[in-house]
Amino acid sequence: MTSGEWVVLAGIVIAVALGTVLLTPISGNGSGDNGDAGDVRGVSIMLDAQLVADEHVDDEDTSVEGGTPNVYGDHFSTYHCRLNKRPGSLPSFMVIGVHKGGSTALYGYLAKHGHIRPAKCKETLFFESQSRWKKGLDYYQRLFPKTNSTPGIITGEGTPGYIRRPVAVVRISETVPHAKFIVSFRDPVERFISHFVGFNKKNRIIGTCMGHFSELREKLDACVDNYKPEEHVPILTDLNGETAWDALQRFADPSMLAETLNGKIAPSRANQSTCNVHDAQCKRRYCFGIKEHMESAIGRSVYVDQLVRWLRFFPPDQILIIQSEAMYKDVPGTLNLVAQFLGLRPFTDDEIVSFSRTNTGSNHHGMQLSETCDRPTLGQFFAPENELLEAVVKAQFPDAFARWMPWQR
Ligand SMILES: Nc1ncnc2c1ncn2[C@@H]1O[C@H](COP(=O)(O)OS(=O)(=O)O)[C@@H](OP(=O)(O)O)[C@H]1O
Repeated sequence: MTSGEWVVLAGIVIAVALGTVLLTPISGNGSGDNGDAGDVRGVSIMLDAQLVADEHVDDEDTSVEGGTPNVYGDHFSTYHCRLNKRPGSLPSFMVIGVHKGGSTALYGYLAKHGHIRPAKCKETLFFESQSRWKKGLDYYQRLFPKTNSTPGIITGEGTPGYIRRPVAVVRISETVPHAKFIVSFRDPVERFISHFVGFNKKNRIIGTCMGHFSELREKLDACVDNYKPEEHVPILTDLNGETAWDALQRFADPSMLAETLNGKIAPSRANQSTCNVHDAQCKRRYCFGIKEHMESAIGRSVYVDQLVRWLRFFPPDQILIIQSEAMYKDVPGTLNLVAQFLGLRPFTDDEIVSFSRTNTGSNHHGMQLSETCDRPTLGQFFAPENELLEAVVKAQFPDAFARWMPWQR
């Protein structure tokens, strides 16, 4: 090749390279849903710079909500997510719920384990919050320490909204398909009361406990009464158009469905995508699949639909359910079970002693406030869903349920 030809060739190579740099779309967070102006590299870099300027960046975590530090000197904040300078490892585990089920305490206890490095914040909200999700995977990983260079050391987070938010399970299954998930189910009545007291104190719920309950029940009843099969459109679009009811019937493992639901759902309904108008149970499933009811103080205590949605995306072996009350009664015993599930050694005596200095996330129940709640009435309301849940976890719920460990079969 002559020197002139070399110059022409070099010019072409440079032009192609420049064009690639300027026009290559950023896969960014891999979500496929940030089709905005940030898709062109130059603009995206600008957005990143803004993003960094908006966030606190440090390697020295100054937050102290995690109580006393663990062996690494780690503190974590519950909500305040400071960023590390560099991306860390993806989480190996997540505490996914339930809201008011003791998730703060559980995450705090786990953070004391010598083989666990906590995230910058317990609740990253990454998979459930559109604005956080849009920040991308690099942002998410900067909330975690780098653990994959040290064998046996893992990290994780704890966002209790994940279990009930369909979008979260879909995104998590795409991002960390091999992670393990821990959920603590609290007696639905006690969860409701804790929710009411906490939100009432923050003026997010005004009025009495039973006043609020009646209001939510009336709205749910109206949904059930007004059910029209012809209007039964897919609600949970994240589930490819499946409703919670559809999902319940297409349980992850068909043999498990037949066995666990044990006649509670008539075979004739197997392929039914709409409810018979006389079938209150079916209509209730449908209504709890609608965001308004799913997110309400009663909806958050309805665990069966939440669990079944997760089981559509993850094998049971990746999920450990404990009962909050069982954890409160025996914290070391329960946490050792969680350690076993995560493939870690048991907690040492020193680590267990440090549990007592962990924030439990209590709202310090005002006696008067919780006394306005009528437990028998609430218990009756949650009974149908508890019964369905019993069929799935094969134990009386909440009375004789302590844990569900399908991974130990
Ligand atoms: N060890 C122990 N014993 C008894 N109760 C305990 C314990 N650890 C956590 N808790 C109770 O769990 C409730 C807070 O749950 P969460 O941390 O999941 O709340 S949140 O969803 O993060 O807001 C909150 O419940 P309420 O006090 O009823 O509001 C905590 O008191």
